[in-house]
Formats: sequence, structure tokens, C-alpha cells
Amino acid sequence: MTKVDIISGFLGAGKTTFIKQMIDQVFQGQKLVLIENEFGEIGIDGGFLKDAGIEITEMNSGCICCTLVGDFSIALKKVLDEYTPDRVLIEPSGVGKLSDIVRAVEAVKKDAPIEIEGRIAVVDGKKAKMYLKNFGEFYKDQVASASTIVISRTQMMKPEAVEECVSLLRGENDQAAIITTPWEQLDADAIRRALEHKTGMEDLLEDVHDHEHCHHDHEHHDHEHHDHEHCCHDHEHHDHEHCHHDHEHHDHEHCCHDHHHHHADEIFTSWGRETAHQYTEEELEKILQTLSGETGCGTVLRAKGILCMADGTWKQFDLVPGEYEVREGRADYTGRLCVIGTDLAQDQLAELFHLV
Ligand SMILES: Nc1nc2c(ncn2[C@@H]2O[C@H](COP(=O)(O)OP(=O)(O)OP(=O)(O)O)[C@@H](O)[C@H]2O)c(=O)[nH]1
Repeated sequence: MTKVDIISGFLGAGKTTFIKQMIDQVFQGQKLVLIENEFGEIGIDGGFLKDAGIEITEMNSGCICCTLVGDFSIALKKVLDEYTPDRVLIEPSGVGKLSDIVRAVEAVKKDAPIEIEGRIAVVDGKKAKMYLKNFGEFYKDQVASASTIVISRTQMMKPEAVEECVSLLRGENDQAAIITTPWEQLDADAIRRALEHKTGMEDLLEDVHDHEHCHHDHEHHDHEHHDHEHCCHDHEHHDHEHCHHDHEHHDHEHCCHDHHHHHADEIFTSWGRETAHQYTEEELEKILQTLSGETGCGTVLRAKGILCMADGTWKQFDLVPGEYEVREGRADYTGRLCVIGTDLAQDQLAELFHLV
């Protein structure tokens, strides 16, 4: 019997980081295959997992959604035949719907001995509210379809903000185990318990408490709402809000008429480049600062890349709104970068990265 875990989560939520932690702590000694489906991305994450001896299959032909469910089922079957793994980890694109992937995996059950263990949604705790509001169609599906919700970045959040986030998520899913503990404090047993979702009596009581709390919270914390908006770039928020009226409308339709829903590529676009351009540290810093804030290039939701620096070293970067990280990287065959968002102005992005 091959176990299957699906690790969904919006753009930049922390899926890859959490998968890495699970591989290190929870799935040691198991024969693993990771199936990744990135949205318009050049595979930038793969390196460390390959080093760890994990077999990686990338599905880059498009976002696994209703139209690709059949293709995905075939790809999964192929992986099962080829590697006979103990466990398959599936990392869908950030804008994929968890329910679509579950359906695709379920379809393989009749042909192969598999069992879905974890339906995981990784959620960036600092952005859950904004994203639920602005990208509800994709976001809600991930949260609502999950058996375990993993909140990232809780170590950077005030306890009240974590509680508020839990309440919001509970509003979409009152069954899932919700991991609120900062990841560096999580050990294998804690993760395993959450994945198996074996809640003891105390956990159950806590759930009830959280749930009650949730309604209460919704009613009275408008001021908190503004705080949150503020930390996630007010301007962007308004942009999103603007475009979201439409989405909300369709969201509603989605509930009633499934065929009216959006495909990820109708809403999100990606821009990627390979480049031999060499950047100074200051240049890169400035670009990332611009990109994580008011870009004037559209709404940037995610960017990552690996670039050659003027001093011959390589730097890898990861960016979500309001936050970015630069790490030492290993030389690649050339520099590569990718930006995902809505209404992206590609020419301006090229200019920002000095690629015109
Ligand atoms: N400090 C901290 N950083 C985190 C946490 N989760 C994610 N990150 C950072 O957020 C960035 C994005 O994390 P990834 O694991 O690549 O996110 P992802 O969901 O795989 O992103 P996609 O590539 O869009 O699918 C990285 O820079 C991570 O180091 C967390 O809990 N704490």
C-alpha cells in the first residue's frame, strides 16, 4: 500500500519548506517520490530534495486542475509502477485546488493500492485574511478540503493574530487539525499526530472553544482587520479588492454551478527569464525591496530565482508580499528567475531586473 500525502498551499505559503521538514523528521527511511506541479515556474526548489535522494517528478505542462486531472492520474500511475514507493508526496501549484487533486488521486485507487493519508493546506498566517478575501476561490478550496492545516510564520505573529487566523480558518473548515506551533518547535511526533489527526479529548475541547471564539471574533474586530491590511500593503489590498468584486461574484456562482469557476491562468500570470546578467548585492537588494512593496508592475504575489552575482557567487531569493529572503546558492547553468501575480506588467519587470 502506497501512502499519498497532498501538500497544498497558496503561492509562497511554505509548502516546500514544510515538505522538507516532514522528509527530514517524519518520513525518514521511507522510499519517497515527490510530484511537483508548479504554476509557470522554472524548477528552482528541486536541488536540496534531489540531494536527499528523493525522486522528483515535475509536471509543468500546466496547472493540475479539472482539465488536467486525467493527465495527473496517468502521471501518478506511472510513478507508482516505476518506483513502487512507500509514499508519494504531491505538491500542487499554489493556485491549484486541493479538491481537484484529491479527485485525481481517488481516480487512481481502482488501479493501484494507494491510500490518501494527509490532505494538507499550508497557510501563511500573516496573509490568510487578505488572501481568503482576495483569492477566495482558490484559497477556500485548499483550506476547506484539508484534513490538516499548517500555519506558517506563527513565530513572527502575535498570539492574538494566530488566534484570529485560526478562527478564520475554522470558519472554512471545522474538522481539520490546525498546526499553530512554530515549525522549529515541532518534532516528528507532533507532526505525525496532526497528520493522522488523532485528537485527544483536550484537543477536541480546544477545537470547540476555538470554534465558538471564531464567531465572536468575526463580529467585533474591525480594527484588527485594518492592522492586518496595513502590514500587507494597503495599496495592494485595494488593488486586490478592486479585482476581487468580480471573483466574489463568480465564487458564488461556483457554489451553485460548478462549470463557471475560474482557471488559475485566467487570474494569475507568471513571468520568467533565464539570464546571465550579474547583479551586485545592492542591485539585488533594491530590486527585491521594490518587488516586495509598491512595484508599479502589477500585484506581485511570489517571486523566486537564482542569480549570478558580480563577485562570481550565486544567490537564491524567495519573495512574497512584504517579505523576502536571500540565501547563498549553488552555481546553476545560468541565472533564472520567475515572478507570479495578477496584472503583471512584464516590460516593467524586465526593466526592474535590468533585462532590457
Ligand atoms: N521564517 C519562516 N519562513 C518561512 C516559513 N514558511 C515559509 N517561509 C519562507 O517563505 C518562503 C517561501 O517558502 P516555500 O516553502 O518556498 O513556499 P512554497 O509554498 O513552496 O512556495 P511556492 O514556490 O510558491 O509553491 C521561503 O523563503 C521560506 O523560507 C516559516 O514558517 N517561517
